[in-house]
Amino acid sequence: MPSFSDRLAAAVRAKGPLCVGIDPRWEALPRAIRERHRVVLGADYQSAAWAFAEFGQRVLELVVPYCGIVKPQAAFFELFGPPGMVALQTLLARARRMNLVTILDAKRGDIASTATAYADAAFTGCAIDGSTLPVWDADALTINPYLGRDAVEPFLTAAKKGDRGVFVLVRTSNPGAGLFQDLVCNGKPVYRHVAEEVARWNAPTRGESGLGDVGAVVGATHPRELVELRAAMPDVWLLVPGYGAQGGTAADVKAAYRPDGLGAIVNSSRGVTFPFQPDDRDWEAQIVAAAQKAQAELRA
Ligand SMILES: O=C(O)c1cc(=O)[nH]c(=O)n1[C@@H]1O[C@H](COP(=O)(O)O)[C@@H](O)[C@H]1O
Repeated sequence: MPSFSDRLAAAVRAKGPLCVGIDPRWEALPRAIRERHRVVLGADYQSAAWAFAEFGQRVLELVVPYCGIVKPQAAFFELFGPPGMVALQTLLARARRMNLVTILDAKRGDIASTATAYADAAFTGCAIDGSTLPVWDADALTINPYLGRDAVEPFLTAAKKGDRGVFVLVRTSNPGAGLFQDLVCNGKPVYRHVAEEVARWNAPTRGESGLGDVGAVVGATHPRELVELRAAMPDVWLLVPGYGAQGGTAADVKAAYRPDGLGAIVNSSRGVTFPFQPDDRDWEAQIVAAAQKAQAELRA
């Protein structure tokens, strides 16, 4: 199997840098789907989770001509407990069968011994008597580096073993990102220290495209830092969220690409998957139009 970074490069070459985030919200679902899966609370969230699975799979079918990468956000599925996790697993499996590169957005991070379990869950599954049964089987996972190098290493090891990738939070898209990330120590902001560490972790993993399997998350909402971080991590894939619903524009993310057009994938979740009102009968056409527009804008 080609390395994660080479699979990502192939996806971007084929369909451009758009990554569609799957972040389903019950109240925002098309009314027809909500009614098909009427929720009778008191037992569990089974029917609500089916609604997420149906919506998510339909979104995959609608956006696949326009993007080669999808990023389900685990939180929205966890909200429905075990049935929600089954819906997430179903969606990831479906995306894989459609040859989409999958990024599980769960922002994991813990002491090394626990991080190993998170990493195995994300990628290859638990080894029992020499064999493994994959759980999420994602191509990549988002991780939080706050606990330090030893806590990140299990993710790097597991990714290497399974030809997978990680995206490390470097400069996040939220308005309060600077509270810790901009603190200056040893002459530079914390996010620059993280970026330099990411570049080091990434260097030995570089594939044919020259890019590696250890990526960085850098928000579209901070264009100045995006320019700075592209230069600081020339061989690192950037996952750029914040385009669309959070206000980032195609012009803001331009600096994230390398001259060869690779090096960045740009996520849009609500902007592509919820451009409609729940009562709109043409919700599918609206998703197609939003995906088409995002692909064209980002490719241009
Ligand atoms: O790691 C992420 O994907 C992420 C990092 C970040 O800095 N900001 C950010 O918005 N995200 C995720 O990207 C998605 C953005 O969703 P929209 O704002 O709806 O496009 C959500 O799933 C967030 O959890």
